[in-house]
Amino acid sequence: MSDRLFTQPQPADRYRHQRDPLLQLEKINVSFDGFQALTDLSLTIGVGELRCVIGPNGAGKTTLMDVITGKTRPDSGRVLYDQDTDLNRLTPVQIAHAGIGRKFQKPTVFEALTVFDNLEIALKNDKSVWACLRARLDGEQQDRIDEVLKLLRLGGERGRKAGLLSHGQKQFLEIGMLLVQEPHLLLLDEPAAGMTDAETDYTAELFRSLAGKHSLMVVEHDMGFVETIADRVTVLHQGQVLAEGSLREVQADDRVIDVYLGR
Ligand SMILES: Nc1ncnc2c1ncn2[C@@H]1O[C@H](COP(=O)(O)OP(=O)(O)OP(=O)(O)O)[C@@H](O)[C@H]1O
Repeated sequence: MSDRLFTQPQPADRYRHQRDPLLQLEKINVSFDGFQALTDLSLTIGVGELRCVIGPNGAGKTTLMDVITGKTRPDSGRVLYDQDTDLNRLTPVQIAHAGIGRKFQKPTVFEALTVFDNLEIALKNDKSVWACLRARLDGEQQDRIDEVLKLLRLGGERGRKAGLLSHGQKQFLEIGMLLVQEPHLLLLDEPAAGMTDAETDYTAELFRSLAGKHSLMVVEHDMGFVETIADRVTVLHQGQVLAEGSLREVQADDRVIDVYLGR
């Protein structure tokens, strides 16, 4: 196993198996006023892996992301990042600075600012909005924003107010706001929700190209989308891992069929 994984991103390989872990959740328990939302949940995401997490409503998918980002503290269990960083000891801001970026289902961009300004603020995320806009970008930062604009097909929209973008373009912009920060792990909650078919196809292509360079955890209900992107799928049910494997494997699992068909 390598010492520090971040210096050794693995090449994209659609059929790779999980190798070195980037994120390890060990026996996580979370309860809300006596209601057990996660129970002994263990999950490992490998470096460069693209993992999809599926499960019926209330299965614990959002709570899982909340635990990883420090929004919710588990009652017990460990969350290890890059093998030796205990995320339970870090604040949400420290976790973000450690390279974990999260995109919520609903796009949250600064609507009154331009696409470029949104990316600029995200890139200098440790200052206030106005301090960010006053501080000058260096050449490297400028290049990074240009690269992300191109990748997300927003080059023609750079000077446009973000509020005037389509829903799908806002989703892309928010993904861009994560990418300019060069995260190691991206947590994406239903990224294709509300997108057109063409935008969904491009999102799938984009995620495939990001895997390998970044690790991705994608929570998604759209099975067609999951089928296009996933290496491995984790099925959550009632706060526990019900099954894990390729989409084909988990779809053939009787326990998964029971949960989805409500038998
Ligand atoms: N702050 C909270 N207080 C009380 N119960 C909560 C809280 N957050 C989540 N829960 C409960 O924990 C369970 C898991 O919720 P969670 O939102 O993680 O599920 P989910 O898989 O993301 O569902 P969905 O697909 O509907 O978004 C649900 O039964 C939910 O009602």
